[in-house]
Amino acid sequence: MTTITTTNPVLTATGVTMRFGGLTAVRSVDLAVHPGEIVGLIGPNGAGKTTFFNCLTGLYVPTEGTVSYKGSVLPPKPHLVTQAGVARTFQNIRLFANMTVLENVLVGRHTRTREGLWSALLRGPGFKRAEAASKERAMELLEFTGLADKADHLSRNLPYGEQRKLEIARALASDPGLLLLDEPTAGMNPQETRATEELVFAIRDKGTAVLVIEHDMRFIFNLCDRVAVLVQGQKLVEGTSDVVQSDERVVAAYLGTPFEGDPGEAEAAEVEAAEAGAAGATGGAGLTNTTGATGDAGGTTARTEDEQ
Ligand SMILES: Nc1ncnc2c1ncn2[C@@H]1O[C@H](COP(=O)(O)OP(=O)(O)OP(=O)(O)O)[C@@H](O)[C@H]1O
Repeated sequence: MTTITTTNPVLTATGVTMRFGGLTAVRSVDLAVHPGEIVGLIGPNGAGKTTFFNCLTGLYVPTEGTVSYKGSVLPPKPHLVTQAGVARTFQNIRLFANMTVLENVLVGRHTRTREGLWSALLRGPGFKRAEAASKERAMELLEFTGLADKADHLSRNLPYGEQRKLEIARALASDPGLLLLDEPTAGMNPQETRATEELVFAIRDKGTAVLVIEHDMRFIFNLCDRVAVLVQGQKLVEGTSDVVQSDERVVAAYLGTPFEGDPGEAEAAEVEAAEAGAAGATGGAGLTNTTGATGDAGGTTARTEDEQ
């Protein structure tokens, strides 16, 4: 479903440049994300996608350029960016392994709780009310992401695909208006990837715009209203999935040969085969991810969890 809107953007990145010594990892990138949009950011390995995310979320202070959320320039401090309404997940899973699933989500909630240190230490009525409200919200998010029955499990005991879901639940706990996902399906099998696609649609439908980095081109082209392509730190092309897939420069720099037919067809067949219990369809204990793009451009070949 395409839901491109003409409203003011939630995110506006203008002329974002990031240099590391002599290396310009991101060069003068402009990007806007509007309410109700799912926007993809793709490009070969080392193109600058994660560096750009880090500039958006205050982990890096861009060498040049500005990043605004709903019209206000974001301070380059991650906790202030989260507080403003921008949440993210990371390429490598960053959960608190020895905390429960619920506790991990509660950690993500802390930017939305106002109770101070003394209130927390004295455990007064205000603190208890806030704690109960946070817990209720965290449980709602676990229901939403399908993890409610695992609330008391240690996060390290979750299967890989559920750990990735938990990261998303934790990011959603800060009630973001914009969610940034860095390779959310890396290492997933086709069923997990399909479930993640549904989850991202549901997040968008609940009112959170999404900007997503991914090497799985089927996932990107199924999901995104708009896709921006970074190559060597610069935005090469931006447009709908159809426009991007057929752009000769993108094909040459990243995609290899273009898709034939509907990019969802092959994936749907894989999922059906796996669900029918076809031998080998979930290969590698569910940790491999045969991505959609043809050609070998930029990490589009199979990856394993160890590589994340
Ligand atoms: N902190 C840093 N210091 C120096 N160079 C860096 C730093 N972070 C990233 N780079 C370099 O910036 C370039 C862009 O890297 P980045 O990780 O942003 O690419 P990417 O598009 O996210 O790649 P991938 O798809 O492999 O995750 C690379 O050449 C990388 O080595």
